[in-house]
Amino acid sequence: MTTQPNSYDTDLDLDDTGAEVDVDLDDELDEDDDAGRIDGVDGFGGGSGPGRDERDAPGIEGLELEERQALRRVVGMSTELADISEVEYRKLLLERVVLVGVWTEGSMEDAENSLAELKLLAETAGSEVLDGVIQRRKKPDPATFIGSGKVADLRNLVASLGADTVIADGELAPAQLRNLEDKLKVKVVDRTALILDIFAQHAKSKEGKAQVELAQLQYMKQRLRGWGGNLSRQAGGRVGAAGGGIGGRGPGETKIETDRRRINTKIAKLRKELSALKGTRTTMRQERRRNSIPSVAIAGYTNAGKSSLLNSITGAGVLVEDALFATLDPTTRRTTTADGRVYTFTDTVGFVRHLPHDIVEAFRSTLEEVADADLLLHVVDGSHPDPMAQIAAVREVLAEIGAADVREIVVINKADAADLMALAPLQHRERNSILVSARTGEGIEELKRLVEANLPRPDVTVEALVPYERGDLVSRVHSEGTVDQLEHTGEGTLIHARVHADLAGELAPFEVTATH
Ligand SMILES: Nc1nc2c(ncn2[C@@H]2O[C@H](COP(=O)(O)OP(=O)(O)OP(=O)(O)O)[C@@H](O)[C@H]2O)c(=O)[nH]1
Repeated sequence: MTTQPNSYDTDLDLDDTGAEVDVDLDDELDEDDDAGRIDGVDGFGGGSGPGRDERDAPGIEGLELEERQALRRVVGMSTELADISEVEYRKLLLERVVLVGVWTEGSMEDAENSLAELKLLAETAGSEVLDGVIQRRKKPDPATFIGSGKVADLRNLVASLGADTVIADGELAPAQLRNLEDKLKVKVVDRTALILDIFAQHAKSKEGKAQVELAQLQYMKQRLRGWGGNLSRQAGGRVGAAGGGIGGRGPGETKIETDRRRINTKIAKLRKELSALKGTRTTMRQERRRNSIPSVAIAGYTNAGKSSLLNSITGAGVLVEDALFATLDPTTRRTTTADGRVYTFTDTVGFVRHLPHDIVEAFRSTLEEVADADLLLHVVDGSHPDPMAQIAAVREVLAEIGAADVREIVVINKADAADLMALAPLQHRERNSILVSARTGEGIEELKRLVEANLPRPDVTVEALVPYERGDLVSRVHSEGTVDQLEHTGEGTLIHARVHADLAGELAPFEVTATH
């Protein structure tokens, strides 16, 4: 499947009781390796990473975890000092991860898809995924996410593979994170932290960066106790135990309070910064409204092809990457309808299942572009195994940001790579949908026509005789309204058109007749 080059088919082995399930990614990963791909080294999924030969070069591969960590610290200071090659240095920076998920509901395919997506996310963040484990449970274990027996298995797996990080497919409570780290003896990261990490790598604008930082701080704040405990334990004393006993304030806790205060101050500062930036954005939107320039927002699941679609519709050079969340900062492009009316297209941040609330909150001002749009192009990857689940995930976020009522066209993209038969139910369910391929251009012209037909129409009919020195007004009628008739007379341009109310006001002095 071309749209998910990094995905794999997981074989789930049900054990005798049918209660626990392991997903062994080893075979598939070996195949991937043969293709010569180390994502995150030379571009995500571009196939441009070093091949097997380079990977097999003697060096850091054979090192024990502690040695790798020690070396990483040294190379942190200087590559020359550690006397290793550039390739090895980069490899060293790749985190070697094992994924762990809990399958509580839905079908086995859902669980597989979710872990496959986590693998893509991890690779986007620059990690090397070594293996993945899913456990079938009624609900995640409150203490350790997966059951205690599974934790022991995972510990062995992590040790045998020389992994240095475990990524959990879910949001871990601080205690779960701490307990897992204690037992697994490696860093544990949850899905939310992973997404935040990708966002941090991709944010470019001032606003994007501030939004990510805000989300990260909020995430950290909630987990301060857990991490503080960990840190103080490493420093030799358990919070509230060795320090001051029950109810006592250990040194760790004091530090937590200081950290919390610092984080709160930083959060307040970022909020202020963001609201100033939001002011600029609102002014721009108001300006657009004043000129009644219709806006189309492109939203959709990450990697669905939003940027590619923007490029193929408007011919703009927007970054297209086979990576999740390549677009974090909205890009707006102006374009014109066949009859010359100007309208804008805005590409927005990609959506993903269980998009953490902190992120939605932090990105609210960006996402409001969608809520404020006249039309929404909801892009879906038609070649994905479960496009309906992607649509549902996107709509959940749209509802949260108050964009549920925006007129929507579902754009089923990647028609060139999709199984068209499998898409029939989706097309049937989504009546206002269109099948396109941003890659081949198939359906793009039809999509443009559909967009134009769905744009708000200027609603005031005017007939005006505009003197030649007011050519600016005639140009505006062309770009903001629709011209029905135009005639050059001895006294000026006689124009019969439909325009928005503001422009009608400016044309009023020259009006011949006007009908509302
Ligand atoms: N086969 C096929 N691939 C496509 C098509 N459109 C986009 N892609 C590929 O899908 C990947 C993602 O495309 P983008 O346009 O970056 O997707 P996006 O939705 O903007 O992604 P994010 O910004 O990461 O959320 C790239 O590898 C594109 O080349 C298409 O019509 N057919």
